[in-house]
Amino acid sequence: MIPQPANNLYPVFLKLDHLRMLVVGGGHVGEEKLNSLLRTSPGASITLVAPEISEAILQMAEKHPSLKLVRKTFDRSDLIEKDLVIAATNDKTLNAEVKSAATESGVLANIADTPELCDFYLGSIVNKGDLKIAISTNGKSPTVAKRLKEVFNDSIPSEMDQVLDNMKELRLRLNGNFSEKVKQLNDITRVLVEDTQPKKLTEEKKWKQIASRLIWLFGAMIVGHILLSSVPLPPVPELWSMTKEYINQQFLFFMLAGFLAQMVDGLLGMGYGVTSATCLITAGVNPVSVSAAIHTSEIFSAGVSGYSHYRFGNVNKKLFKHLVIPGVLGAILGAALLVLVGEHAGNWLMPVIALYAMFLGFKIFVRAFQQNTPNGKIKRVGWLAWCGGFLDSFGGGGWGPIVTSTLISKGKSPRFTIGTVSLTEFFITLASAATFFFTAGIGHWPVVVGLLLGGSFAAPISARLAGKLPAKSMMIGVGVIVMIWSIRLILKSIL
Ligand SMILES: C[C@@]1(CC(=O)O)c2cc3[nH]c(cc4nc(cc5[nH]c(cc(n2)[C@H]1CCC(=O)O)[C@@](C)(CC(=O)O)[C@@H]5CCC(=O)O)C(CC(=O)O)=C4CCC(=O)O)c(CCC(=O)O)c3CC(=O)O
Ligand SMILES: NC(=O)C1=CN([C@@H]2O[C@H](COP(=O)(O)OP(=O)(O)OC[C@H]3O[C@@H](n4cnc5c(N)ncnc54)[C@H](O)[C@@H]3O)[C@@H](O)[C@H]2O)C=CC1
Repeated sequence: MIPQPANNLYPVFLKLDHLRMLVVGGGHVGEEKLNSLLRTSPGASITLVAPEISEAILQMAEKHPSLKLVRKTFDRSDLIEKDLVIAATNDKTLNAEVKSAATESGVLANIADTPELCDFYLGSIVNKGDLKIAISTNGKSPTVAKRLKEVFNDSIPSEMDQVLDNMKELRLRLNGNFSEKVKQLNDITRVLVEDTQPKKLTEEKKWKQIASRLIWLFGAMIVGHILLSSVPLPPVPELWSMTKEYINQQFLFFMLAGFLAQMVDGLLGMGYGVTSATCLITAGVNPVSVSAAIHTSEIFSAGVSGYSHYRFGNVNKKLFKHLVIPGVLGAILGAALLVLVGEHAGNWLMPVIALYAMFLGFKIFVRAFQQNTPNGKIKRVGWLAWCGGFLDSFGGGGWGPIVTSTLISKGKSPRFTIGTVSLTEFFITLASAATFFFTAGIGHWPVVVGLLLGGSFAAPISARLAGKLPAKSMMIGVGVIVMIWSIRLILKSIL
């Protein structure tokens, strides 16, 4: 014996504009069914017969020319040239007659008051762009079907439509035979079904490892550049004494700053800039070098993390386009202004930057308690990106705490927001570093090397610890420390 499933209904998706439909009964239920049909398939060709037709249905017919209303009682001839019928009258016997007439004419029937007589049920419909999900409870509780629809509507991100568009493009572009295509499509979409937390961590670990290797490589490149640019090569002992000059207490402090910043960023997903900026300013580095060094040292890690988010489909292209141009413009302007102001630096620049660091510390602190309140669209994303980019360049950090936090707190899906903001951060960092390079040169290279070295020691450690420490208490801790530290800096520089 073949075991019977609890629910043996078989769902299909009908193209109603290819079919001819009859609705018998023009009261409340007739109206509900018409509503569902026409909302989903506005062009469906439907004939309704009933002696009394409600006002709402009359209005519907004005908007939908494909809906034909006939004021009369039902008879069998109404089924001629029909494919589907819904009986929704308040007369149970008549509804049963509609069913037997339909069966004789080979027309599929839905009898609203008698589920046992139905050839098909209508379902509750979830719709996000091209995505459609139909829900049935096997007739047990249409109300639960309706509630589940609301749950799905809330939990499916609106970016899903973008994902479908991207997949359609990709599907058309893939080469190879059918099974190869299927394999590639399955690989690309694996991220949608993966139990995100644990697997993402291992992926992240892998990318952190690559990131730290690239950071080493970049450090080596800078050292190489400095060595080569002092051609003819100085003899080795001289070179050593020159290098030794830099490996002093201050250099060790730069490394410590890089180490701490990378630990914070690896564990919280933000805060590299503000942590290293606070440390470096404490060490007496001037604000221009602080921001220039932070952005130069960040290029590679930002690139790797942005690319990995892109690869895993965490990027919302539309949001990316809205963020990147204003963000880059803001970053260039912020960097240029800092260099300009820095040259004529009054003593006031330091407390201003420290005040800004305090604000960022506060943002991280608040983030620990923030509930995400989904409230739909966010306007002025461009301005947010511009301010984020500007402040990030001017103050040494803040893109993550400002842009990611704002978008997520306004109810954007965390996965797509973090992915998209990460990818944009690479372009912001690059724009900022390039502006510093062309305006202020690379006099700050010892700071860059220190940060990179310190950061590369921290990267594997923070990757191992990520997810194991309580994120909330860490955000509170980092926020409070940054705030106390900045207040100390402000007091020190004005007293
Ligand atoms: C078998 C089925 C046949 C069919 O109609 O296709 C059927 C049958 C019956 N419905 C009844 C009552 C209600 N139906 C709704 C709502 C919906 N009913 C829908 C489908 C179905 N209803 C099919 C099974 C679907 C499944 O498998 O789950 C939905 C999903 C689709 C749609 O109709 O478009 C739509 C939700 C759309 C949405 O909003 O998403 C509400 C709630 C409300 O309106 O808020 C109530 C009142 C509360 C309650 O009773 O639960 C009664 C009792 C009448 C009486 O007591 O007199 C019967 C007859 C019986 O069960 O005997
Ligand atoms: N499946 C579902 O989702 C639901 C089904 N129901 C069932 O649906 C039935 C109808 O309920 P309502 O629409 O609220 O009733 P209603 O009284 O609002 O409307 C009845 C309609 O049937 C028409 N009618 C009566 N005799 C007719 C005939 N011989 N030929 C053509 N049309 C005729 C009337 O003119 C009227 O337009 C109820 O019996 C109820 O049990 C109720 C709620 C939900």
